[in-house]
Amino acid sequence: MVKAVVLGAAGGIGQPLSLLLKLNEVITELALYDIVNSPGVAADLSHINTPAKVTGYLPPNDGLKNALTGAHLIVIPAGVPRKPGMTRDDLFKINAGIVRDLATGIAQHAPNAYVLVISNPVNSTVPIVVEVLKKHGVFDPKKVFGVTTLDVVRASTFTSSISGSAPQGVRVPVVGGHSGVTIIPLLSQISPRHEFTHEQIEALTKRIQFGGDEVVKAKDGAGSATLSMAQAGARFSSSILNATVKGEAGIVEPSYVHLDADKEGGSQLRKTPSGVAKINSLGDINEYEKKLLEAAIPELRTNINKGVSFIADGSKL
Ligand SMILES: NC(=O)C1=CN([C@@H]2O[C@H](COP(=O)(O)OP(=O)(O)OC[C@H]3O[C@@H](n4cnc5c(N)ncnc54)[C@H](O)[C@@H]3O)[C@@H](O)[C@H]2O)C=CC1
Ligand SMILES: O=C([O-])CC(=O)C(=O)O
Repeated sequence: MVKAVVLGAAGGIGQPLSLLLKLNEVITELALYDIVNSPGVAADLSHINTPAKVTGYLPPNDGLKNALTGAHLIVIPAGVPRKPGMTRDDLFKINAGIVRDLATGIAQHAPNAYVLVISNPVNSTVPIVVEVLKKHGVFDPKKVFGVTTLDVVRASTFTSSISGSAPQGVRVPVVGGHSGVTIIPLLSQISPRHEFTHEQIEALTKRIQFGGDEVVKAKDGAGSATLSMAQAGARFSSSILNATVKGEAGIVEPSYVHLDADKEGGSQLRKTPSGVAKINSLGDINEYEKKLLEAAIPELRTNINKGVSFIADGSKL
């Protein structure tokens, strides 16, 4: 039995993500939870002829508990998205409480699950999940992930749009967090190797760091990236399942994790059945990338402290 759970399953990300998870044949049970519409989404997906049995839950009648119980993997896209003019940090006011409450449910009903956090601001919502799990004595740093895969996906697409290479074949490590300057593309490590001018590197770096803004602007008040995020979330989920269920070795995915996941530190992950097996080092980064790192650290620290303080300063648990 492999149970996957989507919290926020009726939303712009939640629905296509649930569809893509329903197509993943490793999953045998798919539980969809939201404060609205999740039974309808579940009924719809349940007609697709893949193995996963799909169930939908709303808050009444222990909905969250029933959705979470027995979970192997939990993905969280619950919460409000940005509108033009907002930063991801502006979402903290609403989403911090939502993520805290869902994390509390996870601590109580699925303490051994892999937890994948999509809700923004990721730089702060991941620390919120970590602190809630710690308070309940069930935190395993190898099992909590901030999903930054959309940055990796964008990096491949934007790189190939300049070089003309096939986007599926381009791998770009993107490390750090998930907002603006905390997103650090390591373009010197693109595989296969690409030669770019400094101007191209600067432009590409900016585009990857602020890719989310392009979608927010184009959607013009109707939200942020949903379909590309669903694909990215399903890809990361699939990597976790391939490592932890199928036992595939050597899977490497960038993600935003607690450094205790591997005491040696670094930032690209290598996953095994226990979750994070090793955090790879940043490798040979150049002067430009060192500057990006320097710019990212203070903002990341502020974002992390904000999440940690939110739980420490007496949010109800
Ligand atoms: N990590 C990343 O790369 C990305 C993150 N995001 C973030 O993902 C989040 C969701 O975005 P969208 O799906 O576009 O928003 P949306 O508004 O379309 O969907 C959010 C869903 O969450 C549900 N929800 C609200 N409170 C809930 C609760 N307490 N429990 C369960 N469900 C709850 C809503 O009913 C809604 O169905 C936003 O915070 C957005 O910023 C968006 C794109 C990329
Ligand atoms: O930009 C946003 O608010 C949504 C997001 O995280 C992204 O698209 O990378």
